Amino acid sequence: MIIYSKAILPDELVDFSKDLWNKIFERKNCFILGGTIASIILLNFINNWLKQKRLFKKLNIPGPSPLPFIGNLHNLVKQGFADHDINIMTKYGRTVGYFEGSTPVVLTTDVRFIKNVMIKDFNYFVNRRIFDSLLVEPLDKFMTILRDEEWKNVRAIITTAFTTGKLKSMFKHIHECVENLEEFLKNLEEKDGILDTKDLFSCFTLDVISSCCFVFFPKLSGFLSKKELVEFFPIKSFRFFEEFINTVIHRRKNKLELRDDFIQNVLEHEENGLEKNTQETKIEYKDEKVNNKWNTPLKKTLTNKEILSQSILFLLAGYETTAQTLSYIAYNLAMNPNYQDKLIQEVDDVLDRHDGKINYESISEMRFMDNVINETLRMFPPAVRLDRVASADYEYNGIKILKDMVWSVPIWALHHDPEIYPEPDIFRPERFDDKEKNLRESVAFLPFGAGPRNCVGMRFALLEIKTLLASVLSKYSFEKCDKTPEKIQIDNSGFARPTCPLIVKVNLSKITFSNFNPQIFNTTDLAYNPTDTISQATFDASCQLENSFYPQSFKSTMISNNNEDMFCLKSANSDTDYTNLFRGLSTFELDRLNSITGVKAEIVGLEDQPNQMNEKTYTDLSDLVLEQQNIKSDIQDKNLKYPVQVNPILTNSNILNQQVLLINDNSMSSESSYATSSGFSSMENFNKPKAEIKRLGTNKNTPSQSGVTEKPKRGRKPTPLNQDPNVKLTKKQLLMKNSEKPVVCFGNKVVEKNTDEYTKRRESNNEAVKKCRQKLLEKQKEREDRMKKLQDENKVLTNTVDKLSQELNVLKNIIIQMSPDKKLPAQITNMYMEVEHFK
Ligand code: HEM
Repeated sequence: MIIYSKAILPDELVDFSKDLWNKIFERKNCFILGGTIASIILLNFINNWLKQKRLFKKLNIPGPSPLPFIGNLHNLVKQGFADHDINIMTKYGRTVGYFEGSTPVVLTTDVRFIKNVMIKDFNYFVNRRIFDSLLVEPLDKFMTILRDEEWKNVRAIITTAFTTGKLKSMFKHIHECVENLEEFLKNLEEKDGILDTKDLFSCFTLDVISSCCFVFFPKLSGFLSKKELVEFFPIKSFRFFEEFINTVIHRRKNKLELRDDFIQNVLEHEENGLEKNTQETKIEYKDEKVNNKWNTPLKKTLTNKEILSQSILFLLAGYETTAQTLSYIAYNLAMNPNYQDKLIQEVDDVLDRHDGKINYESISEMRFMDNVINETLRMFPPAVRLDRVASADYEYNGIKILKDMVWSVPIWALHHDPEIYPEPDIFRPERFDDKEKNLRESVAFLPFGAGPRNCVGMRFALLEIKTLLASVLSKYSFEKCDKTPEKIQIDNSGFARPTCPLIVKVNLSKITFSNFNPQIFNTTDLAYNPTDTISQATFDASCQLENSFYPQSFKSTMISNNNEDMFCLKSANSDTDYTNLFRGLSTFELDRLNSITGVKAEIVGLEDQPNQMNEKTYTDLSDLVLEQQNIKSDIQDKNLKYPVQVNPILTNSNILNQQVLLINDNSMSSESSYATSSGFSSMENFNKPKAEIKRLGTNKNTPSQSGVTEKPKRGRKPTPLNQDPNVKLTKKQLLMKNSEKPVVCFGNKVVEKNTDEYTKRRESNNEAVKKCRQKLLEKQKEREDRMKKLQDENKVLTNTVDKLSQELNVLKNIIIQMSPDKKLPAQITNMYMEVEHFK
């Protein structure tokens, strides 16, 4: 064709046609090439997909069929880790294979398989899965993602910072942070004790971890949030910590400061050398196949960069996990008051044995607390999954795991497996009693992982949780409130975060409930000094009152017994004799009674002057105290047998709570005077000394509870002993019961009457009451002053408004005069109406 064209066409035309043909030919080539590549990719992709589909069959692992590109990710995204794992295990069995994109993952809840991989054959599974996004400074040196030799070195050194001795030395920092918490709790008074648990516990855990890592930084959480650094530690906060920690390391290395904390421990390790390593730091690797490269000796030191990375890691790993666990514990206790009672009882008993001291030793004795924590971690493990990567081909029971394959334990699914934990959604701490626990494999409970790569901060976290719980529960308790969610759902983050805030109410009544709960009392113990207005005993009485029965309506009478200085409230309900039920109840308890039962108890005149009702409402405890003192002098002056006195219920429970707090700040507790239900049948009995009477409760002699609605229990309330024959009397209760001499209970102490200690404690109580009274009067005065100031300001404002409105009237008239239709324009009318409305 070219020859032909040469003969008949001009040269330019021939060149042009040549070009055209070449171009067409080139493009054709491109198409062919492109098509070939696409076919190869497609074939490769189909091949891979078919391989994927066949992979788990080959390895003898059941599982769902993967989709091209995404594998089975769509299910994971749609359902979230927790539900996905439960669903997939229910459908395919205890060991399942599935694909996250093109990555094959083996999931298992087979406890034997778990034990083999994580403990016995750990050397095949040393490393975790690493995502590329984590390979930036300082994240790339986090112990969680270090591999093989490098991990082994860092772990061996870090472990030395968490030995028992080191934990004991760090305890004081934890305790310091617990004390700081008190302030936060005090602020809760304004919110009626309503607490978003995350607020409280995340501040606490951040302060603890920073304090134990590098420096005591009270309110670090507040500081960071002000500087906008807390948002899941963005890179700018890493920089902040980098500079900060580097300074700390420099100061420590140059001996400019010394402190019992993590950084100090790591640096000391460096100085002391490896010979001081404890048994705990030794990690043994037996298998030669994967072990030879590890025979080099351990490194002695960590670089500054490594220390920095671990410090930041600790903040991340120890902050949210622990705070979240504490939130769930508070939630579980609020929802299960019977278990909370049991725990409070344990805390009180143990602290009693340790002179009220919260320390490493006393906390280690709180075994039921361990159960509560474990059961919470079972129900809500902060890490929903953990994983390992196989470093060589591995086989267990006919199941094959290939080198580099991800092997994972769905912790949430494991902890909610009904075959291992029947009724898994129910909070039942007894599951962790030795008897039940020994029936399970240890790896059936994995909140902190297992084996040599388990959570290095586990003991630290548990110590922190226990210290906080012991401290809070020795004074307060958690309660359910309107905002407490009935059921908890977790989000899809993989960290078991609740979808709604865990809000509970903190019972701020700081009066400590003594375990004094004897079956039998001496009447002399009922002697109740009126100056000890709110006493331990009366509080106990109201607790018991809640525990037993309530009259649907009653009037109670307060009498004073001349000889005994005894105050008593008597029910005026003629059908049932509640005479002794209200003995020793202060107005505080009556107020509580009112809030619980809706029954407004009154204290009215006595039989001999039945109509003399002199009702009065107190808003301040100090008024009541003074009033009662007057009664006492009245009794003495007039030698009245039954003085007429009226002490109706205090109306402002908030004020009362504050007052109760004040009293207890002075460690006030008073003699025990107990309400009784069946010991006395008539008033005359009050004069009988040492009559044996039964405690208020639900024993056989107690009137029936019919017609009484069960009220939610309060934290500090005891389980009535005579309701449960299995409950053993505590040491103190036995002491009280068996004592031949009259004894009284001051808070947690049993003291013999008329001894020096008795006199001293009574005096200190009275002193405390006086102080409290003084403080209350001061507060009252402050309130009055503030009120007066407000009233004055109000007056000035009213005058100004009056003046302005007069001026406005004048203006209005002028405008009307000036307007052609002698009317106010609509705009001004509106303005005028607004001002009138404001007036
Ligand atoms: C309730 C609190 C905590 C929970 C539930 C928790 C849970 C876990 C879990 C499940 C693992 C993975 C274990 C495995 O793969 O076998 C882990 C690892 C780790 N945790 Fe914790 N943790 C908590 C508190 C802490 C604290 C307070 C610290 C630091 C002070 C910490 C530091 C670490 C570190 C460094 C690792 C990686 C260990 C390694 O790779 O060798 N954790 N944690």
